[in-house]
Amino acid sequence: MARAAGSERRLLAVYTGGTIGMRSEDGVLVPGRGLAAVLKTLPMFHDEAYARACGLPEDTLMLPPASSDQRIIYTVLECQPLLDSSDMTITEWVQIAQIIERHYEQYQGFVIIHGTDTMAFAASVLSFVLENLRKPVILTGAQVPIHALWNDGRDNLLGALLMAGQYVIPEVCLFFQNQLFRGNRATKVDARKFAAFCSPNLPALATVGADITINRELVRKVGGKDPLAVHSCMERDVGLLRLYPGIPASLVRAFLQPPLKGVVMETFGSGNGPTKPDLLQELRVAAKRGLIIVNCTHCLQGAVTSDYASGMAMAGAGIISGFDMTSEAALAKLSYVLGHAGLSLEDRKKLLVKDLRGEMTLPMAADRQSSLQDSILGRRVAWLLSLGGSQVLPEEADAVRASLTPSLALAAAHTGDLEALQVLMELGSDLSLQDPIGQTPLHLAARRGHTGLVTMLLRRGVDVNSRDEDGHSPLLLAVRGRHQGVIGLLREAGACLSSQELEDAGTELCRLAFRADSEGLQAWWQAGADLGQQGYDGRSALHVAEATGNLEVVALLQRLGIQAPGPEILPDV
Ligand SMILES: NC(=O)C[C@H](N)C(=O)O
Repeated sequence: MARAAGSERRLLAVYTGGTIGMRSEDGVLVPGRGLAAVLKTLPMFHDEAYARACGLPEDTLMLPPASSDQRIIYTVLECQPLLDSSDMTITEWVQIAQIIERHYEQYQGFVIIHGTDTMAFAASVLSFVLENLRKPVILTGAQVPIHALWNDGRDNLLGALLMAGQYVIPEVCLFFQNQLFRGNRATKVDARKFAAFCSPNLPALATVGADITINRELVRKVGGKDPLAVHSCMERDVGLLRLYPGIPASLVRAFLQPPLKGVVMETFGSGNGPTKPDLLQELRVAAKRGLIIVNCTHCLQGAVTSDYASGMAMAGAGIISGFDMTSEAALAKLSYVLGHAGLSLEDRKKLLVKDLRGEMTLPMAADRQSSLQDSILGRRVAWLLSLGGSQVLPEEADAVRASLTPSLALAAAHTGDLEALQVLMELGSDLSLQDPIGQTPLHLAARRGHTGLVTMLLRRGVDVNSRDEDGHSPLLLAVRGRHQGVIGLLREAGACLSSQELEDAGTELCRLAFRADSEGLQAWWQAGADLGQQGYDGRSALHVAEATGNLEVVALLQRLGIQAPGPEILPDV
């Protein structure tokens, strides 16, 4: 029987060990060889008759048809030695990446069969080691060996093969119990249940039930034409330190000693830690020595924020926010960033606060996504309004317009839809009406950085200094969004920050200095803020920039005329 080449998808399954293939020896489970031979005896994993008719080589397996026009053919590559994943390290994960690199052109996708205990670490490391990935790499495994009558290995492996064979999801993923997670977002949460993993800060990329649902908008898009790059030089001298109440400074000091180059510090809640001066001093000394410390919350869900003084104390001690990264992802990212040759400490810190492989949600990203959807909606409703009027009684049309146009003006301002706003202006819409939290179209356009819209609204004479329920002006929102063009337009039209906004700026400026956010600081300066203003703890942006060694920021502040700070004020003992 001939095979139509176009209807085949070829996969490589790399078997590294783990419970899925384990056998019992002396009452304990140990990795077991010959997984491919086991799979060959299971009809759900191998269509023996069809494979023979096609003349497939002995080491090649073929799934029964998943759809009428497609066949998934796969080869199992068994690693030597097979390991319980508790014995896996960066070295083995880099070797897996190198196997993928060697076979990259031959196969359309890769499945990594791995133990579950360190699978989230493995997936995180692979996501950073493999750059410009255009094919799926899916890790899977099991809580119960595949030979057992009641096991999860069969469903997991079959699901991973089907996902890798049927969909182009160009990411390192983890498939477990009917869910496909982004690998560097997943974490193991149960030692026994089949639902062993979850992805606390990002929904699953795909869910398998009677139907397969792919969350397309979450799947990373591949841009450019750069070939696959494998970053084998991962730094091994990285560590993970979990804070606990009362942790002694001496223990922290002992942990942070060389040769350690980077640490993921698991802190309380939204990134908080003890504010004991001796402990902060240890962190500060280590950070000054060039040790990179990334702050991750030990909570399963949520992100590091700068809401608390105890969190800001961590930041002031030179610790970088890991936002909503899992500790596994943060450790892998540290290892990747430190492994890059020829980067300065500053460059490494900048890379760490960037989203490199979809491993973290930056505060503005969520906003951007929803604006796209809103834009389509806004346009359609505006179009309906302008046409629909002719099919209803004129009085009714006017009443409908009068009730809908204010919210449509707000929607148009939010999405930056100039055309829609133009239509609404022609319909006589009031462009100063506020939304439930008191924001006007100018607030929304300024917040989003829509210069064209801001120009249009200012020409219509809207109030440039209107305040929302929180007392925020359009200028403040433009500053927070770092929209220099909009800030310029608003200032020209006479906008200024209120005394409350100016008073609150100090702590915000310190935060920006800590994050080496020169753009953010410049935005405040452009809006007329005093960059020498002190934060809640009496320190100024320059204090913070000096303490964290953010030299670019120090230079910027000095260029803008900010004086060198006096001695740093430490919290009282
Ligand atoms: N379920 C498993 O795979 C656990 C095993 N100890 C491993 O990680 O290799």
